[in-house]
Amino acid sequence: MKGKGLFITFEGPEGAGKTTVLSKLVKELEENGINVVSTREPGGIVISEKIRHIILNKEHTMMDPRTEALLYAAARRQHLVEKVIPALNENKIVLCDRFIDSSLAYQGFAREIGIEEVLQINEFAINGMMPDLTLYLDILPERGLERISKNKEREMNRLDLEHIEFHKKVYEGYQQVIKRFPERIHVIKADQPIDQVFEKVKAVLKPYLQRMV
Ligand SMILES: Nc1ncnc2c1ncn2[C@@H]1O[C@H](COP(=O)(O)OP(=O)(O)OP(=O)(O)O)[C@@H](O)[C@H]1O
Ligand SMILES: Cc1cn([C@H]2C[C@H](O)[C@@H](COP(=O)(O)O)O2)c(=O)[nH]c1=O
Repeated sequence: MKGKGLFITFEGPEGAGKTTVLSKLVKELEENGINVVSTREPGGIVISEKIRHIILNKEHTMMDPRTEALLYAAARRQHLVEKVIPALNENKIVLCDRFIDSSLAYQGFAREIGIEEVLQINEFAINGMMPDLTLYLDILPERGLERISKNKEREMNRLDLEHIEFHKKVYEGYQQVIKRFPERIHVIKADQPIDQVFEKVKAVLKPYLQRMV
C-alpha cells in the first residue's frame, strides 16, 4: 500500500540532466524546510547497488537482454521495499533518478523485448507502486552523449558504450512510453540552459507540492 507521500521519478536519455536537476531540487526543497528522499535506479540501497554493478559492468557484454530486464526489475523491487515504500509511508517526498519507464524504453523497446512484455515483469516487481508524477527530460541522444563525454569525472558504463543506433532506439522507445502514460509523464525540453530546465521542472512540480502541505 502507498502511503501519503509523493513519488516522483526523473527520466530521459543519457546526459539529459536528470542528476543535475535532482540535486538542485533537493537543495532548494531542503532550504525551504521540505524533507525529501533522493535516490536512484538501479541502486539506492546496498543490494540494488550490487545489482547495478553487475548490470553496468563493461566486461559483461554477453548479458542476455531478458537477464538484463530481470536484473533491473529485481533491483527495483528491493529498492522499493527497503527505501521508497517506507519513505512514502512516512509521508515523505521521494525523488528517484530513473524507474520503470527506463526499463520500458531501454529493455522493452531498444533491446526489442517489447514494451508490454517488460511492463508485465515490472508489474510483478512493483505490485502497483507506479510514480505519482514523472518528469521526462527530453534531449536528442547525440546531444546527451556529447554532454557526458565532456564530463571527465564520469566513467562510461556498459549501457553508455552501446552504439548510437541503440541510443536512438532508446529515444524512440521513450516517445512510445510517453504516449502510453500521457497523464503521468510531463515532458521538459532539456536542451536549454540548466536554470531554464530547472524553472520548468519547478513549475510542473508546484501543484503537486502544494497538495502535500
Ligand atoms: N541543461 C544543461 N546544459 C548543459 N549541460 C548540462 C545541462 N544539464 C546537465 N548538464 C551537464 O551534462 C552532463 C550530464 O548531466 P547529468 O549527469 O545530470 O545527466 P543524466 O541525465 O543524469 O545522465 P545519465 O542518465 O547518463 O547519468 C553533466 O556534465 C552536466 O553538468
Ligand atoms: C533503471 C534502468 C536504467 N537503465 C540504464 C540507463 C542507464 O544507461 C543506466 C543507468 O545509469 P545512470 O547513469 O544512473 O543513468 O541503466 C536501463 O536500461 N533500464 C532501467 O530500468
